[in-house]
Amino acid sequence: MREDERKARDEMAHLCRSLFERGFSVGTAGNVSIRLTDGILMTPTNVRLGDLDPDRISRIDADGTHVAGDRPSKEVFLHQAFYDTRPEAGAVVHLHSTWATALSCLADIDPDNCVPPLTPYVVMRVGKVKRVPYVKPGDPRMGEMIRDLQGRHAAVLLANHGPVVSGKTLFSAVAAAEELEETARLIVALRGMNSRLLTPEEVAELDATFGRI
Ligand SMILES: O=C(CO)COP(=O)(O)O
Ligand SMILES: [Zn+2]
Repeated sequence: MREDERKARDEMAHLCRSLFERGFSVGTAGNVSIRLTDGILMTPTNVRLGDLDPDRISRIDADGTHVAGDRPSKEVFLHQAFYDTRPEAGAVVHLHSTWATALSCLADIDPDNCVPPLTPYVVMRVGKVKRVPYVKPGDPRMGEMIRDLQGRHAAVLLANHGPVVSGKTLFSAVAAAEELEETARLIVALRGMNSRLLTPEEVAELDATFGRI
C-alpha cells in the first residue's frame, strides 16, 4: 500500500475515534471520507466511528467503483458531490451531532444562512451554512442537491438529519464540524434572547484576515 494511503487510513481511524469518544457520534451514525489522488477512502457502512480498523476502511476508485475494504457508507454520493464541486476539499465529515442536528430540525431558520455570525471562529472555520431539504439517508438525490450548490458552501445541514462539513484536510474538516456543533449549541441556548451578531464589516475583516486552514 502507498505511504499516503497508509497515513490517511491511520489518521481517519484516529480522528473518528476521537469524535466518537467525545460524543460527536453515537451508535453507527455518521461517515467520513478522505480524497486520494485516484479515488477516496470512505468509512464502511454500519460501523461505529470509534471502532474503525484502518485496513477495512473502504476504498472507492476514480469511477466510483468499490475496490477494497468493507462495503462503503450509503452516503458515498453525498461525499463524492463535495469532492466534484469543491476542488480544494480533501475530506468530508458527516455527523448526527446533537446540537447541529437540533438546528437542522427547526422550522423557522433561514435555509440559505442557518448559522448566524455569532463568533469569529464559526465565520473563519465554517462560513455560510445552507440547509438542504430532507430526503432519506443514502438517497442519491442528496448528491444532486449538493451539486446544485456549485461548491459555494463548505458546510451544509441535511434537514432533520445532521451536518456535513468539508475541509482541506481531515484535521480541518473535523475542527470545522466541532466548531459548527458548538455554535449550534449557542444558537439554541440564545434562542428568544436578543443576541448581538458580528456586523458585516466584522465578518468581512475576518474573511480578509484568515484563510481556511
Ligand atoms: O449517517 C449515516 C447515514 O446518514 C450512517 O450511514 P452509514 O453507516 O451507511 O455510513
Ligand atoms: Zn447520517
